[in-house]
Amino acid sequence: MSTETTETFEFQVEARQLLHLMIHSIYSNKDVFLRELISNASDALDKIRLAALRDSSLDADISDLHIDIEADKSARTLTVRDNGIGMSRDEVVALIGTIANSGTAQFLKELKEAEDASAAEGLIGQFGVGFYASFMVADEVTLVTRRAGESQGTRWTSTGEGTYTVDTVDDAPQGTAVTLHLKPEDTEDRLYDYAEPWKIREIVKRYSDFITWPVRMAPEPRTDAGADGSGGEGAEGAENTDAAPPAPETLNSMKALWARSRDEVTDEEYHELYKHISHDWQDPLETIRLQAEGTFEYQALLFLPSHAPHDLFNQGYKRGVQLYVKRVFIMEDCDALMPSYLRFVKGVVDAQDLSLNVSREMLQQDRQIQLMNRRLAKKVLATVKDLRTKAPERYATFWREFGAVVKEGLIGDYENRDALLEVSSFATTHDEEAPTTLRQYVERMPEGQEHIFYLTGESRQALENSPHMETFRAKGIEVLLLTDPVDEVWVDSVPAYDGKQLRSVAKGEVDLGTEEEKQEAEKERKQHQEQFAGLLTWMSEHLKENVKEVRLSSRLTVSPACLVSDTHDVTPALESMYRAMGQSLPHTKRILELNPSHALVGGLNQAHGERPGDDVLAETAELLYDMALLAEGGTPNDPARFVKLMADRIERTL
Ligand SMILES: Nc1ncnc2c1ncn2[C@@H]1O[C@H](COP(=O)(O)OP(=O)(O)OP(=O)(O)O)[C@@H](O)[C@H]1O
Repeated sequence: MSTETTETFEFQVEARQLLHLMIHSIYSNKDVFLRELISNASDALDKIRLAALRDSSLDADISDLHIDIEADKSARTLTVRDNGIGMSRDEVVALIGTIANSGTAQFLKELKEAEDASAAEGLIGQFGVGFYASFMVADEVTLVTRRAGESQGTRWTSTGEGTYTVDTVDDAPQGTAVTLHLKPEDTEDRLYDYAEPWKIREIVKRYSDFITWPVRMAPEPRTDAGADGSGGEGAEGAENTDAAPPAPETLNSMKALWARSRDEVTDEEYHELYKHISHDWQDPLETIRLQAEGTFEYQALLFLPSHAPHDLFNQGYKRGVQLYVKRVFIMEDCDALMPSYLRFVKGVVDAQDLSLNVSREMLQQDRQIQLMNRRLAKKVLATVKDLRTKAPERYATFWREFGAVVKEGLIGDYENRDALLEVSSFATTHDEEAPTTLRQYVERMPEGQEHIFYLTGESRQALENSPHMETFRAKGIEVLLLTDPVDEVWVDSVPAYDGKQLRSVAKGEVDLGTEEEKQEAEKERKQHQEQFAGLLTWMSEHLKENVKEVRLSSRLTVSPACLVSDTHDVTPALESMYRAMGQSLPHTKRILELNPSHALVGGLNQAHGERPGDDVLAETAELLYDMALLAEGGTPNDPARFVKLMADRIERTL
């Protein structure tokens, strides 16, 4: 029965590309293949313990969960065996033959574009390649697995080149065994002899010491091979008698890092735990520890990654840290423990007083969990604040990678608003390169400036050239340039910082300068108002489909016209964001502002005084409106008509 069921499959395209990379090994540190296998085995053990706990009818043996490493020097094989959850035949095909991670396709594209080896290595370091890392050190890999509760097992074999075979096996033990047929040693290429016990010990100690399951090494086979190593009872260090087989050696200390005191653990150990739980191949930016004592006791070990994952803004992004209860792994991505705006934080939370049977739904309701969530969020924000003062470069990396997510917190988390504002930074007209904090902005504010000014939009360049900026530029007043989509939203929910209101330069009236200057400007405005009254009334009427008012501007120095919103109105960008999300908002009309010092506006005013009923002037009024739209990156309502009118005007200049 077993052999007829052999099937040959082709690897999915991305999987094939990734394997090709592994075989031609562009990643120089090949030792990590073992970390990946142990990491998968450890996850499989976590899963079976939990499954057995939740379902007492599951036919699974959880009495002696462990990971065994068996090296055979003469056969040049290395086997990593676990007695965990295992995989069904379908799971083997789905999980091992394809790559589910959506970031991987993107990664492969970038990798192709990366010319030199160091750029490629930098990239590959950002992506976990998991099980496939085995092909860096093996020319053939065989995986035998049986899912707990099922009777038949599955064997998967491949050389990593194009295809793999799958067949059914009758006598597989519960769990998974991965056997690598090792490539010849090539130390120059950092390909070591992975059948050497000392090398295995070294790798396990370095990368997998904290794994909470015993990682054991079977004693080296004597001349009479055939030791299978699965019968041990976990009692290690027993004396050997002639009859008893030598006990396996446990290679890792199994100590939960979060339960150990800070000075007992090296940074490297923390980083390896981070890599295990995050599947990231790069070190984290920062490690955060928290021990809560008292009525609700827990320990947390959190990490800020050094780069944002590709899918951070996707709907289905899995957020949250791992939850343990008294050292027992309970769940991955426990979203109840982290606010959504800190969804990139990875780590472990180990609580003493929760039931092992807690469900996600129960956690969402639990008051203690809510308190924990708030405490963890505060701790993360305090850490970022510290980074900003003590390690500005790392803070800059953090903000570049995660700032757009953290700012989401400004929308809903009132309790942490001040802390969030303290850790945020923004692009500014003050400095092309370095972003500013609000504190620094306020410190630079000249006498007489009362507000913090900002402008939202798509890119720095578009904002810098926007007509709304003209008078601010002319007067040398600093403006924050906000280009993340979330900026459109939070600015409306944060009224002020340090007693200074946040004001969009594209909204409301602008009144800048000292008292004297303001009085002067007011005088001038009154004069202009009289001069232009007829034009403004007429244009307001003529353009009433499009704008709610036409008025004179105090923010323009160069452009003839611009569009502004009322202080509390929804901006066009926000309006289109809501539309994209399927919410219909009534269209908010804006205000057309004219620059009374511009020749075009002056000319139109004069012409209107002389020939009020002239259709050509009506067209010019429309053109002014369309130009204001174009200047802020918008599109005229009727582009063809706009071009026709423009062409007509240009023609007359020839
Ligand atoms: N020893 C194992 N026992 C049970 N399932 C396993 C085992 N090894 C791998 N798997 C399954 O195969 C999947 C793919 O493993 P692989 O190592 O390629 O990726 P991963 O661990 O999910 O992520 P990463 O690529 O970031 O390491 C795992 O998610 C798991 O479901």
